[in-house]
Amino acid sequence: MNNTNSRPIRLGRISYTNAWPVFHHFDPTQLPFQTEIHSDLPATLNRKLRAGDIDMAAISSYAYGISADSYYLLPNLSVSSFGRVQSILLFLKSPLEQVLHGKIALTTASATSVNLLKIIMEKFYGGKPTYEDAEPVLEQMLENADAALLIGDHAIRASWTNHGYRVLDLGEVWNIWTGQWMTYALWAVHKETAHRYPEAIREIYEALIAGKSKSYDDMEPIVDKALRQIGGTAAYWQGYFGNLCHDFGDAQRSGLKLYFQYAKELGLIEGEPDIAELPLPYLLDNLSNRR
Ligand SMILES: C=C(O[C@@H]1C=C(C(=O)O)C=C[C@H]1O)C(=O)O
Repeated sequence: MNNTNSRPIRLGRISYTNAWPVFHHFDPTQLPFQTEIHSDLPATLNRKLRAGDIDMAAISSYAYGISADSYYLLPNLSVSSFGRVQSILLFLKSPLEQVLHGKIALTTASATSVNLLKIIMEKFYGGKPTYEDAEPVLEQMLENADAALLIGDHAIRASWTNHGYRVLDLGEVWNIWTGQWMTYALWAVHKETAHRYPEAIREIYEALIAGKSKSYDDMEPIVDKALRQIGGTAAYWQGYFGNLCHDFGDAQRSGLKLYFQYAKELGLIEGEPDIAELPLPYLLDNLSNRR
């Protein structure tokens, strides 16, 4: 155990419900060292991790892709779906044919999904829309645009309003065109932090994995919390969490590689990043040192 960290380990948690199955049971006050928790939207966490303002966070998979050299991934953690995701939604005010060459308002909360949308619009549908960043408020976004992209709880709440727009679920469109999983978020740690505080990183990692496992044993407390904090019905949340996957294995990796390949083809990313996990021997070594 490392009680001699010279400063708190700074951790980022995605504030949207999609990450709750990993974070709900994670209690940093139980760790034998100091932590500092940053609960933010994905785009903010992407920025803070990049800037070195935090050490480890759940971030957009796209943000991992553009900085993969500086980070290790925490094994077997992600936010992914095979098909419908229900919280990455394009709301169409105009017919799709018009949207393809029109203007799309993009939520400022996202990185993976805005690039997924570009892949879908340009590579799959052969369009060339213009894009404009916007605060995630549906009616405002659509005042000046043909369509609007929302993610996370903003998308969920908007999908419950009686808006009358046609809605595309980007997880579903990706899956129909590729037959693959889509991974939206990954857990990344700065390589430097991992080398400097291996014990602390291992303990955090174990706590996250244990928390995820507890959630998957019983999703009820998370469904209840979502009902209280966001609204909706228990059936909605059971379906929502049931469609998400928080593992990261060969199937999810293969979908993510394809996403990076397409992003590179469209010039959205420079090279195809290595998907490099925190080496297992690193974890095992530190585990055996402790015993
Ligand atoms: C499933 C979702 O995935 C999120 C989408 C992200 C993005 O588009 O950059 C980042 C983190 C994920 O938590 C969601 O927004 O609902």
